[in-house]
Amino acid sequence: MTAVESPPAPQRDGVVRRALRDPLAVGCLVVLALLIVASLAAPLLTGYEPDHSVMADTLAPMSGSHPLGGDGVGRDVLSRLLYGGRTSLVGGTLAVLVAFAVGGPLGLISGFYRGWFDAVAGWIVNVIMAVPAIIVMLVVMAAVSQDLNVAMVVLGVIMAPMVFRLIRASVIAVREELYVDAARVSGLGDGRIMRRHVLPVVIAPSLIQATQVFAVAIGIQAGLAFLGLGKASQASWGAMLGDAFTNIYNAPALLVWPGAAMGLTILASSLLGNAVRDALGTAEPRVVRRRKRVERRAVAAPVAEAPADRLLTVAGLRVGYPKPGGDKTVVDGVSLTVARGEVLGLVGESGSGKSQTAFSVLGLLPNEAEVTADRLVFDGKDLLGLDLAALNALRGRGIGYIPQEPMSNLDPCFRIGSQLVEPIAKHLGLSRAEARAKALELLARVGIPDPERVFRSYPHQISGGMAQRVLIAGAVSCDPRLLIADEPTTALDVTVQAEVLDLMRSLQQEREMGMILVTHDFGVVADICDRVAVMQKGRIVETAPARQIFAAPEHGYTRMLLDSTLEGGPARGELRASDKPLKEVTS
Ligand SMILES: Nc1ncnc2c1ncn2[C@@H]1O[C@H](COP(=O)(O)OP(=O)(O)OP(=O)(O)O)[C@@H](O)[C@H]1O
Repeated sequence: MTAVESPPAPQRDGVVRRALRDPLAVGCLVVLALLIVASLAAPLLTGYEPDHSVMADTLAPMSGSHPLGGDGVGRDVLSRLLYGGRTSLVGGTLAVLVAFAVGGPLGLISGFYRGWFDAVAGWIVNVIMAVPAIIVMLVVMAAVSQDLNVAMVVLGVIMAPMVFRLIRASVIAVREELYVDAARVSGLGDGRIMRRHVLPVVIAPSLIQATQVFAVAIGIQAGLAFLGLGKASQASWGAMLGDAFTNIYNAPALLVWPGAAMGLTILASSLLGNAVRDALGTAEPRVVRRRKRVERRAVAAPVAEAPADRLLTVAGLRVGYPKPGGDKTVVDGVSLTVARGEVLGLVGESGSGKSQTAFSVLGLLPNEAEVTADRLVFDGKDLLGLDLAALNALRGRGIGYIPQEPMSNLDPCFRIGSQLVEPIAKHLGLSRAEARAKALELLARVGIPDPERVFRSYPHQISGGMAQRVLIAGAVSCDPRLLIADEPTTALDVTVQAEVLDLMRSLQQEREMGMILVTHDFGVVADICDRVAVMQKGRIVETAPARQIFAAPEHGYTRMLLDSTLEGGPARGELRASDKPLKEVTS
């Protein structure tokens, strides 16, 4: 077993501290802080009201009483600059808040749930984006209110689609990650998954977007004021620019102050956003990987009595995907059973429908999947009749899941310990301290030599074999009655594979769990399975005890699979679609 490397400084700690180590970020913060303080302290820094006009001070030069001079109608330039800062900063902030208040939740819900909500939200967003923003704002200012802040609220609504699209895209990306599926399988609800796995990914791009919206808002507000819109009493940098242009030949310096203030504000906020994003360590939303997701639509037949030791009954399971040229059926009438304490191997070549079958039981198929079954009964419960909350509860406690790729199933942003503790505390109703003790106990049980250290580690700090042990610990943490393992050793190197299989077998026996082991490896079947169901092209072609499968396979396809994988067998021949069953055997 590979030892755990000594954890380097955890990456998620001290985002603020890391941002503060960046001189550019510090510079931007200082500039923004100075601008904010100066505009707030305007009454202390100047004795003039921003719209107080004295004819004698028209285009007055810089002096002790007017440090930046007077403007074209005799108002104090410093006073207008300071009070104008308030208008710009408040306006920019308003636009950002409104854009995120409208676009943020819509983007989150649309990206996470898709479906009709996504379609309707997408349509509304397209309509808003088709409307010419500047015309709307001019109309609002002419017909509704001359207040620049009202214009900024309207601008926020107009910019909400940008926020919507960004957040929706980020959520869709992370929603497809395996660790989100893993969190779902561990029984966590949508709220927790959203808070824990989705929001952290959305924050970094949102920060950049916020600074962009802020900058655009300040620019547009200045443009409106420059055109003479806005209340006469409302000092603003845009109005100062307008006045400066009127007097550009007599007093060109008047352009410098509002121009510099606007430029500095926009530059500092944009650069600060970049610095914070870099400190968060996520320049882009994390990698997008398509993956099967939860949803089911099914019509269930009445549940009939099953033998007392029967843990799982699947009958007539069909999974199809709508395609332009007609539905693609990937699971076609699969029936299987698992008894308590029994290990059923689900074997077949790649693409035969093994994972789709397993995910149907877990309720982890994409929204577009069309799933029907005559029966899907787990421990006396009709899975097809369960709502999402009941399914979540069942997935945590009743059915555990061990995935194929351990690393992708752990959220890189969280320590191993916290990823184990949360489902344990939730499902077993334990305090965090009790859940922690249980998680450490489990880490020791799955053969991790230094549980405390792994508990504190991030996924990138442990090896693949260790990550798979962690996931096995997670899968059995709430004492499930059924364990579904989808090619649990495929991503591991050969030496670790045997250890992980041994571990799974001993845990299965110790806890008398039923198990479905999805694999294409007959070596794994021989090691661990009691019974085997062989799948070909979405159908089960043979089900028999493992010994019988090896000693006397009845189906031509099973023999071909065995020939192609067993040592000393003949060279692998091509698998033909037309291979007819010699005899179909069902359990
Ligand atoms: N979202 C989807 N849309 C359309 N077809 C899909 C989708 N997901 C899976 N399939 C198809 O379903 C079939 C069965 O896939 P499945 O993953 O169950 O195979 P498998 O036997 O587990 O293979 P492997 O061992 O490679 O994982 C494949 O042909 C696959 O292309």
